[in-house]
Amino acid sequence: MTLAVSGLVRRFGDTTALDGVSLALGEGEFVAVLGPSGSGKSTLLRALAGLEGADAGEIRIAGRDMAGIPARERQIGVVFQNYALFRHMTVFENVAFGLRVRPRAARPARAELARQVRELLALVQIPELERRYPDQISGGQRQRVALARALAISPRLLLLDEPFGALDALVRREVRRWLRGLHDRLGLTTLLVTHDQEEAMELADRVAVMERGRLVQFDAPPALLAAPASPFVAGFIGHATRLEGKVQDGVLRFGTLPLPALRVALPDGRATAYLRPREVVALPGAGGAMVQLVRATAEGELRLVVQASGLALDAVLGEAAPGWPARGAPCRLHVVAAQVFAADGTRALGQPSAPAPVACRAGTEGV
Ligand SMILES: Nc1ncnc2c1ncn2[C@@H]1O[C@H](COP(=O)(O)OP(=O)(O)OP(=O)(O)O)[C@@H](O)[C@H]1O
Repeated sequence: MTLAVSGLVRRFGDTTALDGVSLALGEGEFVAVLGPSGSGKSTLLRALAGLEGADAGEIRIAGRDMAGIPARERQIGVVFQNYALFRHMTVFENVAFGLRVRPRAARPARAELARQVRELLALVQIPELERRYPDQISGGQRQRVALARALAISPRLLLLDEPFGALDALVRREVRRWLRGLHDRLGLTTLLVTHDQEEAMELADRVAVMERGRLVQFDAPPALLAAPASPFVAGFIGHATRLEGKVQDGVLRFGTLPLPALRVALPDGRATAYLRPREVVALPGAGGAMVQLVRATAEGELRLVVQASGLALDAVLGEAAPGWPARGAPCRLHVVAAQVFAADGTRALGQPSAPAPVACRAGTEGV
């Protein structure tokens, strides 16, 4: 089922929650809407679901204009962060509710309803839980019940608003991979609202980045990283550090910061560079910087925070050496690449003049 939104505007008093949002989803696509708090993600999803009106713009689902079509007639499955399961109803009854709210003509008779509920519970892999109440099952299982209930109306379009918010990191990862598989298997079109970059980048075919009510970039994850459309996207995606510099004769320098100059195809003048943690490599030895913190990531890699001219920079380890890295140890920095924006917003890739040392992928053993 295709979804096409054009020029959607939603105001709340002085706040413009949606400021002319246009986007189109193809059949079977999985799209994540990513943005900071208050950027309009939930408002967009609620408008699509028919739970929120719009001041201007158009929403088309499978080519049909949704103006004036109430939520229950849109054939959209919706799952919110808090799942909103009915606590006094069993898992079976919660899912059956999804079938009972269907328009009268599509409502199944009793025996058929029970069959369909069991089929849905099997689909979300919790057939054994039908007699339990929501507070007798885990968060991940509640999430599956909410999804089964949303799928009960046989939606072709699924809208998910921070559906993994209440789950711990491990369960969250497992449930989201499973959800992506389900999306593919059922041939759904899915729009997922999240503020979790990792989630968006891992799950989605394309990511819609929102900033203050506007859709600022809509691209596949690799394109967002390789060609951010604006300084905001460059800073937001990949937790980049923002540094001011000056370009002269195609060379970007960072003033007193102990960072090597970068070659960049931009005109002379001020420029802003965005450096992701993986793009700054720390090597042992005097070089104007110092290791402030050594930490291990959940994936078992080491990450550093280095101090350079009063600035704290995220970096990766460039070399494994005895006693290195240690807190307080001197180090020198190498930059692998950086997204650089001129004052007029033109973007170019900053690259080192000397070849980059390969970032050491040493694990945490032996530290
Ligand atoms: N019912 C409402 N009344 C007034 N203002 C609202 C209402 N709903 C949303 N807003 C405002 O609209 C803006 C966008 O809100 P929205 O909930 O869509 O953001 P969001 O990106 O989903 O944020 P979060 O990640 O924090 O959930 C915010 O400034 C918010 O305060």
